[in-house]
Amino acid sequence: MSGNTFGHLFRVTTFGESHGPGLGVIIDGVPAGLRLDPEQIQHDLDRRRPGQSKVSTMRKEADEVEILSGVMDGVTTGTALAMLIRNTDQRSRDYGNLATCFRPGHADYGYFKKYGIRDYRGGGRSSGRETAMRVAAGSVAKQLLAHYGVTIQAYTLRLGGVDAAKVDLAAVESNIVRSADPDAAEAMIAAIRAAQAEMDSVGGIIECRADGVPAGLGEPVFDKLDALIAHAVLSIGGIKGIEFGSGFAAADLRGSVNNDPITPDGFTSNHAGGIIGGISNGNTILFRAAMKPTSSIAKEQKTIDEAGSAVTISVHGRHDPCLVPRAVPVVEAMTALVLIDALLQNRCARL
Ligand SMILES: Cc1cc2nc3c(=O)[nH]c(=O)nc-3n(C[C@H](O)[C@H](O)[C@H](O)COP(=O)(O)O)c2cc1C
Ligand SMILES: C=C(O[C@@H]1CC(C(=O)O)=C[C@@H](OP(=O)(O)O)[C@H]1O)C(=O)O
Repeated sequence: MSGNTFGHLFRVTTFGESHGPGLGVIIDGVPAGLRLDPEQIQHDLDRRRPGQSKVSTMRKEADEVEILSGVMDGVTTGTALAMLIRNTDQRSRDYGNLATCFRPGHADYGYFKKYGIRDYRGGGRSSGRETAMRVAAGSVAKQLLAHYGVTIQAYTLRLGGVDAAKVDLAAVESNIVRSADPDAAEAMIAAIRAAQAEMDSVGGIIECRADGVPAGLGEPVFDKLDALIAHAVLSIGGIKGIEFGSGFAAADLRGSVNNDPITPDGFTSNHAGGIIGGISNGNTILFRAAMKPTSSIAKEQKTIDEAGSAVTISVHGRHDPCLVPRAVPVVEAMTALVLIDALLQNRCARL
């Protein structure tokens, strides 16, 4: 299997399966001299970990991070930074009835066709658990970005058909669905409960903003900044779409409306979402990502087994009835990985 590495100068390689002994990450390219706060890494992992609320999977993992290398006396040394989390609450018996048939909507069928073998216990590497080490690496990236004045925050904009009517950044972490609008949180939770009662699941939309990003990040041809963010965010299991600034709505706007006027005091609007021509323009980078409803549902579904025979399955076990709240820190992490890589690359863009 290839594709376990992401980034160029800030290069992240992850490994590990959901029901194996643990998960790890090695980051190449962390500049020496950063005072790294391990509590910040743990805080981000806690925001993503399973079992964190009454609307998340009931699997209980502490996701305690061990930093194995790359740090001395709390400061990065410039050597490979390695981190590890051990799995403690695998329950592989949940997957006994799925060993030879494919869960609709999950990665089983594609894995089997590609490799001829698959880790049916929790989906192995296709599990959402794989995203834990992205968050650990993203947290290191965020600490570096803070050094350059860049901050990133994601939040739930829509869940189960319920919209956040406002964006209150300070309130996001105070409600369990990470709604940008705390007043909409109860209706979102009710939408999750209603789907669960019917052995079903719901999806939603995550919005992410990066503030303080200097103008000039991103390469103008294949490595456009928006293309790299799209790559990063679409690589998160369950994310199905992404749009920047006015996004798909731009298709119905006139140029005179969609263009962001430039004045001596800066841009007067942000339809571009902070990126034009693949290069950041100094405006807030703003994008939205669509998350599908969780594929693992107890409702009966039609599928086939490895021999090709028709089977009806019901997926039991401990699943998130909605992936959105726990994916919020993952979206932040993937955005941080792209921005720090672009920022480091930009330091050699001209004399
Ligand atoms: C944080 C997180 C948790 C997830 N938890 C589950 C889960 O409990 N059950 C499930 O079926 N999929 C879960 N997923 C989604 C699967 O990883 C994803 O559906 C699978 O890879 C196939 O979807 P894809 O085609 O979008 O990659 C989770 C994803 C994330 C990011
Ligand atoms: C464990 C995590 O999420 C898991 C993602 C997942 C899936 O099918 O993607 C299935 C469930 O795990 P399992 O059934 O293997 O116990 C989730 O709990 C995690 O995010 O840390």
